[in-house]
Amino acid sequence: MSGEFSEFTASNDSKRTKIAIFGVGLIGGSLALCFKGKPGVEVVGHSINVASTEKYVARGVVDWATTSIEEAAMDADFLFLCVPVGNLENYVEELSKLPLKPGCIITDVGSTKASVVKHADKLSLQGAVFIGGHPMAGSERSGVEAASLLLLENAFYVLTPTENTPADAVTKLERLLKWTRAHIVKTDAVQHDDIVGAISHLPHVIAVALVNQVAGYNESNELYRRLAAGGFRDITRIASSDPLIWRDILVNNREVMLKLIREWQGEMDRFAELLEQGDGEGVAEQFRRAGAFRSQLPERRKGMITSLHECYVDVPDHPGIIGKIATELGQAKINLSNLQIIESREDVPGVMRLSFQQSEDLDRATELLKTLGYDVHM
Ligand SMILES: NC(=O)C1=CN([C@@H]2O[C@H](COP(=O)(O)OP(=O)(O)OC[C@H]3O[C@@H](n4cnc5c(N)ncnc54)[C@H](O)[C@@H]3O)[C@@H](O)[C@H]2O)C=CC1
Ligand SMILES: O=C(O)C(=O)Cc1ccc(O)cc1
Repeated sequence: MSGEFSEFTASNDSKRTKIAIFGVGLIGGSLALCFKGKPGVEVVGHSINVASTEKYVARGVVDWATTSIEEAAMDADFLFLCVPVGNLENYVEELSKLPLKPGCIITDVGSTKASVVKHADKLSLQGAVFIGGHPMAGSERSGVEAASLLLLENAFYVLTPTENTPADAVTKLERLLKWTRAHIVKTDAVQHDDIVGAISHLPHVIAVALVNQVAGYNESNELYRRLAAGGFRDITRIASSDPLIWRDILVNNREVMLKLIREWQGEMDRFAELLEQGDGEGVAEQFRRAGAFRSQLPERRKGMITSLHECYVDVPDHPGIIGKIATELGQAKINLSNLQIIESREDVPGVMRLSFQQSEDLDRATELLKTLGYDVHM
């Protein structure tokens, strides 16, 4: 990691910074990887399940792990709640009953913000400060196995402090989050849920409904599934997201979602009307409007609903590895569009980023490299 963050210490009175991660899955594990091994930092994982705590340590994602919420929380400077949205309020409540380190920061990574922020605001946190958070990057995968050091790099990371949140606590959290290399954006929790409902939650609902619609047709004709490659596969990737994570997100954001789904139905009705009237020009106009807005979107960056075809490979830090991997892919006729070593230090394995134009190439490369014994992650 470059020297720009090396001055970081969370508190002035102690060089040790304890970070507790509750729920070391895709997001919790990715955060843990960003913090682990940084100067003076100790990363502790918490799970309700002993086997999971053993797995976190065995995979090297945390320094140590425990099933005791008290042990994880004790003396922690930062407490990250990385469990499903439906469990967040319970966790804040449990923590509020513990003797936490004065001035510590409790934050979460939930995909919805209004309810947890409101709940935390009502509790007496005994000197701790709650700041809502949402790293706006992820994938359809879940579990610590899918965690990656680079998941949040260049993504937006939303924080939702309220008027009661001490400014120095926000600054402290922002400084810690620099290790993620994400871009911090601050907004109000209710506004967050409206926006993220439209740009992330609604697309997930649409993807699932579309796949289920086609799955229905496929019951009488297998050709639907066989021909559904390319675009269909790309735009419905997020339909493979974790059912329980998404149950919680959608139920939690239900009022926003109901409004958005009704408005979506209106959009569909408009299309149906145009087709009923044989109004080809009206249809073309819909595409023109959509194209004009889409062309104004910010440049493609890692983030929500990303469709970059990239994977990351842990590679031992020795010369020749780039050539070796490029040759393996070339021999298998897999078209690689870019290859980059992200981080390479003597004491950590390097991480290589491989980019592909086609998702099929990414799938084949992932399979090949795994067969060859490489640790590949997305
Ligand atoms: N999946 C994604 O792409 C993103 C998810 N989020 C949010 O991050 C949070 C975690 O999601 P992921 O990391 O994707 O899920 P995950 O399934 O990979 O990890 C969830 C973790 O919580 C633990 N957990 C599950 N149920 C629990 C319970 N009842 N009590 C205690 N621990 C429990 C699991 O063992 C696991 O360690 C969610 O609130 C989600 O909304 C935020 C950004 C992106
Ligand atoms: O996989 C994708 O493209 C996503 O959109 C992942 C995602 C899921 C949930 C979030 O709250 C944020 C990002």
